[in-house]
Amino acid sequence: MKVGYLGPRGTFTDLAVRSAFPDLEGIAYTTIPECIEAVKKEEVEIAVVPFENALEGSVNLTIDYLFHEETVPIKAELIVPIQQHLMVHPSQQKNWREVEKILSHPQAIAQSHKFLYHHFRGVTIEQMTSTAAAAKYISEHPELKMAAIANKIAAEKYKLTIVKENIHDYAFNHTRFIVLSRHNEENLSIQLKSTSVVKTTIMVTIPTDRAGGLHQVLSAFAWRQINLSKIESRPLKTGLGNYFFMIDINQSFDDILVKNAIEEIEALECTVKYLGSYQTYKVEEI
Ligand SMILES: O=C(O)C(=O)C[C@]1(C(=O)O)C=C[C@@H](O)C=C1
Repeated sequence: MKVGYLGPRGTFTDLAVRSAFPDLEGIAYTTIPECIEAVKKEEVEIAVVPFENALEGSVNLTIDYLFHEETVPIKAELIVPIQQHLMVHPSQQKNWREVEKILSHPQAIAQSHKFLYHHFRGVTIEQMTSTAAAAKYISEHPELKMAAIANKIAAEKYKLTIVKENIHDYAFNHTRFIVLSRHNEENLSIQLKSTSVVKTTIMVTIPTDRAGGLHQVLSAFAWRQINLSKIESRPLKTGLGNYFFMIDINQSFDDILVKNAIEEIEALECTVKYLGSYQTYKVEEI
């Protein structure tokens, strides 16, 4: 089996893949849509993509691509601790405070906003396709006065020097990755201990101009005492004010009450896209 991930080697997604699937071949892609498409086209059996960060919130590209383009089933969730470090080429180590540009993935930049504001105000911040892509670029341009925000494995892999550790703005930093596959979860043999939490993710579209529509959807869960862990609106891309709602339910779809709640929502003429019911796993340290 092959696992597609946001590359190159040394991204946080790569670390998530290596923790969960140490024996499988990893295939690096440049963007999240390419990872999702790779499962669709059966180039890989599994793709791992970021879904939500504890500081910055949802990875909108993942949510939107799964809703608007390709609905590939979620088979598991991996929760990974995230530590962002500032790193430079060893030839720039002495003058790292004078760097003229800082490169990283938008999520990593957003997680380090306070640090960048206090220490590098006015310095150009450039978005890259991933944290490791930023580290790789720095390694290939020793003459440039630039730094990358990435993890310590990327620093080791691309032979960069970490000049400031843990620059993310709040200590409790984790990212939720989802495992996408058309295979059954048992056949994926995830090499991590599962937590006791099982989740079900759905995406709901409410008929236009239905007064109290969201209230009715939430009531279907509330009176059955079903715990939701997340609800978020995202644009339907059909005009301002039109949304779909992504809902995480902290219970299995096998639970008859969850099935009944979803049936009730459908009876209200809402459209429900079912993304999956899955085990959650925690990566202790990377
Ligand atoms: O750029 C990387 O290293 C990634 O794996 C992507 C990503 C993300 O999109 O959230 C993954 C985890 C971190 O939150 C920062 C970046």
